[in-house]
Amino acid sequence: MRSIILASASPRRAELLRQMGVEFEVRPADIDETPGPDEQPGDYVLRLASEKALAVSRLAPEAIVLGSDTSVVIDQRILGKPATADEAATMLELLSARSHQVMTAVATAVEGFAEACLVTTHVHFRALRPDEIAAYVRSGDPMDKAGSYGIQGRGGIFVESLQGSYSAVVGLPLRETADLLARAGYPVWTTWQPGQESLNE
Ligand SMILES: Cc1cn([C@H]2C[C@H](O)[C@@H](COP(=O)(O)OP(=O)(O)OP(=O)(O)O)O2)c(=O)[nH]c1=O
Repeated sequence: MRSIILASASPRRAELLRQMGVEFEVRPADIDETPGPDEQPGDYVLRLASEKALAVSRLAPEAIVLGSDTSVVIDQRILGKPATADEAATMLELLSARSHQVMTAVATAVEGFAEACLVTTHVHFRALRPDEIAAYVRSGDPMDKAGSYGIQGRGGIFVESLQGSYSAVVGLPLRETADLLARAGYPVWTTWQPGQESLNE
């Protein structure tokens, strides 16, 4: 079978891929993440996931390369990772007591050809107190995360409800990633070994 490369610097994505029992190598992709003028949020994350996968596929055409991108979307506005603590606080104020979408795209690239899929999850935040926002921003957690929160960490206490894929919110939708890998000729379950280490062990 082909080898797997994760084109991502995100430790969450590596952890989720490890959870699936996949053996892989990490090679982050460095691409321009500027949205195009009038680019729709779904199109934007799909394009970025494919570009990340294709950038690394160029250097390793034989491998199956996985790329992914996550954005938080509210009122059709794309919220990426905050550049400053002030920006993180502003994003969290915007998300307070409202619903937003988390859009995650995942792509596989093999021999320079990419296939991608989009997963949209609806998340509702309870009202956030100003002192909570300040403390959360001070913790540093929001800084490397789309929308300035991480559901898998302290940010989980803000989430009232979620409809869709939890793993997609964290950064890599497990079900869709397994489907794409199978389509690329890597059905993950066929690689599982008794006693093989996985996250829950
Ligand atoms: C909403 C949300 C996002 N995130 C993270 C997932 C992604 O790592 C990050 C979104 O930024 P991305 O630009 O999608 O990814 P990245 O820059 O971290 O990594 P790479 O481009 O190399 O793959 O936000 C969480 O960890 N938890 C959450 O609840």
